[in-house]
Amino acid sequence: MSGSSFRRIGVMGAGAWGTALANAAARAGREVVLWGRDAGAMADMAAARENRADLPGIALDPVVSPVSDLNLIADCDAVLLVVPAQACREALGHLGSRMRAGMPVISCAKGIERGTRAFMSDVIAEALPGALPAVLSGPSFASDVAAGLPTAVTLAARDGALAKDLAQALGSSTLRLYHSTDVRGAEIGGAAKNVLAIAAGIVAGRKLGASAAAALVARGFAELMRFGAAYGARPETITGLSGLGDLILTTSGPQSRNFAFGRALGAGEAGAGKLAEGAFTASVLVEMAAAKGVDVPVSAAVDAVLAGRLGIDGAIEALMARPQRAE
Ligand SMILES: NC(=O)C1=CN([C@@H]2O[C@H](COP(=O)(O)OP(=O)(O)OC[C@H]3O[C@@H](n4cnc5c(N)ncnc54)[C@H](OP(=O)(O)O)[C@@H]3O)[C@@H](O)[C@H]2O)C=CC1
Ligand SMILES: O=C(CO)COP(=O)(O)O
Repeated sequence: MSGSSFRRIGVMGAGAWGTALANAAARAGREVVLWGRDAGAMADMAAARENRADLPGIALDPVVSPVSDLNLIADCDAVLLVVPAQACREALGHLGSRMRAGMPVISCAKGIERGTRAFMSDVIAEALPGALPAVLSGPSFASDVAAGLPTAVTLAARDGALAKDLAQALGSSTLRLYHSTDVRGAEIGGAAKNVLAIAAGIVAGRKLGASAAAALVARGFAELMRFGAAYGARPETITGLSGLGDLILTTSGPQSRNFAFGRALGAGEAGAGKLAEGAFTASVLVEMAAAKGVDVPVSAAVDAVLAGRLGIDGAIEALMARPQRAE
């Protein structure tokens, strides 16, 4: 299949990222079906030609069709899966037997499933055994992509030709996709950086200073490298867009919802109530690191704070009091 064979793209999940990717796929010349589970909200979106709740002020491209009928997704040539990580299995379950074998299903969610410790490509393989799992991940805020600002991300599939074709089908003059066969590496970066972005937000909210913020990013990246190596990621993926690239983006400021969530925690304020995937991933990532004997002190501190085992000041003290070691 060449890039142009993916004539019709289905997007499952009509939140901020799903809507932005629908517009991006339209810009790449595809027909797009944007599916959301709330029939009323999808009818409103179709009438207003805008996702007023999640991406206000951005017009839906004319070729994007907002729908609430999953049969219309099953008819597509490839599907972007853009619901929160903990909801992916359930959402795919509804697609189930309607889907044809050999359909590429591209995870755009950034997280690890709690309980099962499954990465998103494994969730796709388990929920839809006939599908071809792929991953799209990298530094890309929905509002930037939707506004057509220049963005570059990674698209990984086990079959290199498929990754290349999908990258060609979805890429445009404003969204550049690098193809890769390192599915695991691409999904690890996106999941782990969210936990580290919460830590960066806590540092900002607690006003610990720019030096602490830089140390956090560098030591956070060291633990991302260790975790990635233990779970089979290639080093060049972790140092690429979906690893270091996304870590830099989301530890830089409150445009990241994970950073904003952490900053509110650090400042002792209530959060904005938006999705912060790192809050769901922290505990399972720490469990998985422990299972492989990998040291992830920053993520462990975030998990301990979120679970109420440590206060923020206690977590900072514990990080600073760790035994001295070689860098
Ligand atoms: N926003 C961004 O900039 C980026 C986000 N991502 C990732 O994309 C994923 C989605 O994020 P985003 O779109 O921003 O989140 P939003 O909170 O904006 O939207 C999530 C959407 O998923 C829907 N949803 C939730 N649970 C289910 C379910 N069980 N079945 C069907 N639909 C469901 C919600 O529907 P409802 O409103 O009915 O609850 C909502 O439309 C996350 O993993 C995030 O990390 C990745 C890159 C960039
Ligand atoms: O993953 C993202 C950008 O690459 C979005 O980050 P947040 O979910 O923290 O806003």
